[in-house]
Amino acid sequence: MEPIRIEKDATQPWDAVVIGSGIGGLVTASQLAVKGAKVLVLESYTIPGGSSGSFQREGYTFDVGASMIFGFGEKGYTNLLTRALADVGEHCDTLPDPAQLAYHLPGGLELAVDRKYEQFIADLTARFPHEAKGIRHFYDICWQVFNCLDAMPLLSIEDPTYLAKVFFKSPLACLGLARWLPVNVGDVARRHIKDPELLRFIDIECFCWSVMPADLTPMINAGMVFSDRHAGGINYPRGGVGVIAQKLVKGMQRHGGEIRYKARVTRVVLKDNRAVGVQLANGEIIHARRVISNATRWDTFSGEGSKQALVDAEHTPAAEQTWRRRYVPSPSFLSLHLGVRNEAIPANSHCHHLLLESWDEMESEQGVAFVSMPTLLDPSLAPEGHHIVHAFTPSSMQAWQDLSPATYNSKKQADADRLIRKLEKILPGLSQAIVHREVGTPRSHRRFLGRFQGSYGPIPSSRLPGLLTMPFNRTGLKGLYCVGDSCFPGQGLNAVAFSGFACSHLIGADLGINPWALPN
Ligand SMILES: NC(=O)c1ccc[n+]([C@@H]2O[C@H](COP(=O)([O-])OP(=O)(O)OC[C@H]3O[C@@H](n4cnc5c(N)ncnc54)[C@H](O)[C@@H]3O)[C@@H](O)[C@H]2O)c1
Ligand SMILES: CC(C)=CCC/C(C)=C/C=C/C(C)=C/C=C/C(C)=C/C=C/C=C(C)/C=C/C=C(C)/C=C/C=C(\C)CCC=C(C)C
Repeated sequence: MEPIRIEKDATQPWDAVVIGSGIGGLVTASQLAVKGAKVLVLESYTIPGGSSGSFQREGYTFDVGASMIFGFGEKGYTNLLTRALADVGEHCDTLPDPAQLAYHLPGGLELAVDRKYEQFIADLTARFPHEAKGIRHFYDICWQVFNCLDAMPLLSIEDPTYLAKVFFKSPLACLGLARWLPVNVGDVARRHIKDPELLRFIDIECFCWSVMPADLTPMINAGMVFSDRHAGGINYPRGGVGVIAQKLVKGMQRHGGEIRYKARVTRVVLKDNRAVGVQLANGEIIHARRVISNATRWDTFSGEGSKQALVDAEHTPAAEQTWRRRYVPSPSFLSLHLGVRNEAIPANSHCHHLLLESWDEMESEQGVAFVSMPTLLDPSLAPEGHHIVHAFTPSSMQAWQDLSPATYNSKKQADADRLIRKLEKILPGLSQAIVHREVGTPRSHRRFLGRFQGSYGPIPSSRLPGLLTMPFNRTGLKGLYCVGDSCFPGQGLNAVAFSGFACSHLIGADLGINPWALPN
């Protein structure tokens, strides 16, 4: 894409300032830079990527959070990470994961989701032969949704010009998506599947990425996840997940964009009810024509529980209170970053595992345990003879608040020990093989990621119509946009990458710098 240069106003040197360098913020910034906008990213931490960053310790490269990566395919339009990198002249070398995830579920339900769709269907059908038709119907419907998404350039559906063009280009795909927008997975699953255990399996299939059961999980997102794992597949970036953010930063800088670390924004500067810049913790004021917040909506706007929001209560749009009634923060995580001797990892292990001991514990505090061992794909992430075990389990801020330092520390170690004992079900001898151990709590996630209550992301407070009520990027304040997982379509790297494409397209339309033609 040829950059289109915009005229600069000397009093407003930046066309856009982006608060936060999560994948949502970086995709917005890099896409705007490619369009020719002068962009500045302000990141409060010392590295880019937010929950998709990586950090180094004693020869290990640990992923902060994200570990199972969608959107790295080579074909179609849903490979948004591949596309975001390519647009700024970058590429991530990726390692294909032969299975998305190995489930270890109650009642001896053991299943690894094979990269090959037909193999996955055969494996699930072998366990539930009486549901052969239902299984096929349900997952085939997910493909229909995915095929609609994959058939058209994914940009901002807030821009009527884009909607008209994309409808003209792919009318059936648009109508297909419009049909699935208000639908949740549970309704579709129950239409085709009757076996209660299989319906619980569909619940955990949703929970492992949406942290919600099927009834509360939007069908569009399920179409994306349940099909992309077989279409583009799950692919791990060589060198760690943080490489994605590092390369987006590099590509953005090559297109004239800039990033500043240790630059915490404390306030969006307003003039006549319009965002005109930001103020940093050191008091510095930076002016920009457009301000984009990659902080969560709870951290961006004032409301109950938001102590230091970027926009004060007086200027917070009423729509944000409606959003807070509809969506609540999901729990945060207790996370373990372990360096272990090789002998603890059985030969031919899968990279990602999920353990659940009782169905009743699916939504409980520290109920589901997730494990990721990226050194099985990329051994260079650990010293020779060692592996990484990155484990996490949902845990809410309430369980960690108001504790004395001593109680907090002993709870942290006791809960970590309990999680390690749970993992020994699939990794016997794990506790004896640990040589490096770091424990993160919801308080650590709040502190290092700047996320409200350390939350993984927003979840519906009640049953909502699919994605219909999820806000887009424009906010009720002129000049201020949101991007990231508290925007349509929600959590997930590929989802926040979409949010970044949409946000940069919308701002591009507002600034008049978008190319006329849709991308190929
Ligand atoms: N695939 C996986 O395994 C997995 C696991 C965990 C998280 N994730 C995904 O990662 C996604 C999060 O992406 P995101 O784009 O929403 O952002 P993010 O929360 O990852 O990053 C936001 C960034 O903004 C910075 N920030 C916040 N407030 C700031 C301020 N006031 N001033 C300066 N900087 C500030 C933070 O330091 C952080 O770097 C989630 O959707 C989640 O699903 C995926
Ligand atoms: C015109 C007319 C008529 C109409 C219109 C309509 C339309 C056009 C519409 C549109 C729509 C759209 C575009 C949409 C989009 C969507 C999307 C992109 C989506 C996406 C999604 C994604 C996702 C959800 C993802 C996710 C993921 C995740 C979250 C992951 C996670 C994971 C984890 C946590 C891991 C764990 C585990 C272990 C380790 C084991």
